[in-house]
Amino acid sequence: DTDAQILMRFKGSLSNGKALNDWGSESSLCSWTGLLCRKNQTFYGLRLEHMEMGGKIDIETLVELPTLVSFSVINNTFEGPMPEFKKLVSLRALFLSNNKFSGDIPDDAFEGMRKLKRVFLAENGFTGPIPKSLANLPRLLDLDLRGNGFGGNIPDFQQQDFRVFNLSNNQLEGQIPESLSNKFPSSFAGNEGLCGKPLSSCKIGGNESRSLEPNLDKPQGKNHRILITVIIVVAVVAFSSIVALLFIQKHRRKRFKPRTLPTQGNSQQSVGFKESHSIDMTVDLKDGDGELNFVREDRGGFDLHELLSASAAVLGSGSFGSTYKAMILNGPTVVVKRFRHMNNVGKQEFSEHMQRLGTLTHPNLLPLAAFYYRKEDKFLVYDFAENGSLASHLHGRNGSVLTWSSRLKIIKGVARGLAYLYENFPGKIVPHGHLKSSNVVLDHSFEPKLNEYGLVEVMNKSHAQKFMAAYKAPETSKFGRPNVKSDVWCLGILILEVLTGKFPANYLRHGKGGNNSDLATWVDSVVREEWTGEVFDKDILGTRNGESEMLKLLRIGMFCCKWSVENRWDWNEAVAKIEEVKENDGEDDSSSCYYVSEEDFNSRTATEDEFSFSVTNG
Ligand SMILES: Nc1ncnc2c1ncn2[C@@H]1O[C@H](COP(=O)(O)OP(=O)(O)OP(=O)(O)O)[C@@H](O)[C@H]1O
Repeated sequence: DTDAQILMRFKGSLSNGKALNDWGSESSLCSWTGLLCRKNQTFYGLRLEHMEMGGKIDIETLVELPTLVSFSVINNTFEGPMPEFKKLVSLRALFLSNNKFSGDIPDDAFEGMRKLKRVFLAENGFTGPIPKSLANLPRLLDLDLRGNGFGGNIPDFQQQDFRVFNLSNNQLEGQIPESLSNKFPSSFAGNEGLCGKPLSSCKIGGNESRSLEPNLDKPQGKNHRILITVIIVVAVVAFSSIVALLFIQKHRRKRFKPRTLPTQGNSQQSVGFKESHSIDMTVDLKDGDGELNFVREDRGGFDLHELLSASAAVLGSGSFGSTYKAMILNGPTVVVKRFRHMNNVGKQEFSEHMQRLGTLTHPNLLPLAAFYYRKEDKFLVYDFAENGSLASHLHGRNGSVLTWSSRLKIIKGVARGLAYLYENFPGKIVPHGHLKSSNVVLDHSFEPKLNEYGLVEVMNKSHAQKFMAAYKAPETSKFGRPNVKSDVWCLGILILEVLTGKFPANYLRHGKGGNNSDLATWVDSVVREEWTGEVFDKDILGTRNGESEMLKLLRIGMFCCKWSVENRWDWNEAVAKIEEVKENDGEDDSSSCYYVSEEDFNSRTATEDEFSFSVTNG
């Protein structure tokens, strides 16, 4: 039989298979509902999820599909004992969660499934011990048995290094095996009889000893004392090893230590990684909208399941939601940014907008790879940038120092990326809309990439007004909306931030009756009243032969931050001037500092002609 005939036979044993009505209508299997195909159109899996389907899972028929490696019937109404999946020896992923399967699973149920990596049996009615054959699967990475009635002791999973692991809400008991003591306590929650690391220690002696391994005899008298001594010695050794391990880990991960940026309004922005188990997103797949939509051809190779169960680290929580770094097994490392404030936009409009963003390609734009849409919850998937954000380098305490030359390279890249956006979105008021240092990320060679561009249109207006960078330009408080030069304002603030090392949010305007200040006003006042040297970040201040070019860039920043929109430069003027800035002024002067005459620095009111100011050596 052909694969098509075999699949039709398989369908015949299902009840309520209405969702599969299109099976058999098309000659290409890959267009049938629920069939997973590779790029070369070879069939590799069945994903029959949320279809209110039941009946028999006919394993004898599935055996005839040699290319089947992934099988999912998540969220259906299948019941009875677990079918004999071990006959599908090539299976790599098995998803049976959220059904009504029940009964004990034989100990050898997974025997011989040497390729099996992912087992999801959560939220069923399985009982009895966890089958020992699971612990013998050499490649098992994900195991989710939560929400069943599994009982007895947990087998020793010595061969596995789990990525997803969850045994919560069962009836397991006894000591947690040492091999699992490094898991999160939440993986074992809701099993009253369990004890040992990472839960509370097991009580010994008296009636409490029931929480130890049940077959551990209770010795009396002398034997008892010997046993207690042995346990204490083992515990002390184990404790010291764990402390030593933690100490080593702490030092190895020093650079991933969470950091906190200065506050912006009431919100804290964190930089650096916090450890996490998997992406904490409650994606309700019942909607049928559970598709990950790729927006460019050169990205892909993973699906929503793989993304959500990838091992993940929280990068931070911005004004729109959390951002995760996700390391997909046998796939790329990506960044998932969740947006909670795009409720007013319909699916069609949203998809079209994302497809449009997906066509943008420039070395200084972070490519959008995919999006996920549900009415009240959306997320975007971007490439991961190895060197984190510009903000973390400027303000984090990770000890990194950006030289003048790398800062200039970054500003030039930002300007080019912004120019590309202005050119490709000619009708848009603010082509970027959220340009700020945490939205400039740096790749492996510190090439800057703009992030979170082109999102103003799909954002709720009230949220945009409150949080998006373009709305912080002065014209917004006057006219209630940004102007075509508002992105230039953001570019100017970014330039001043890069040169001064100061965090702009600490210099925010406070509107009516407030102190009416911003970073540009501060720079202006320092330059006017004091001494230019004070304005630059101390890490670049002494740069040999760079000061006059640094001053040039400072001046450009000030022109981009003109309060009056008429006096503010256009994006193309700003970009052209930035391109002219050199790393080095070419003069071989050994002095480490330059002073600029005060009148050169009337920049808030200066005209463009005054741009070529003189630099006098101290
Ligand atoms: N693609 C990426 N590669 C590496 N780091 C990233 C990437 N995207 C975001 N980050 C970093 O993750 C952290 C959290 O980002 P997030 O976008 O949630 O917050 P934010 O940029 O501070 O605020 P906002 O939500 O207003 O944009 C920031 O330090 C950001 O620079």
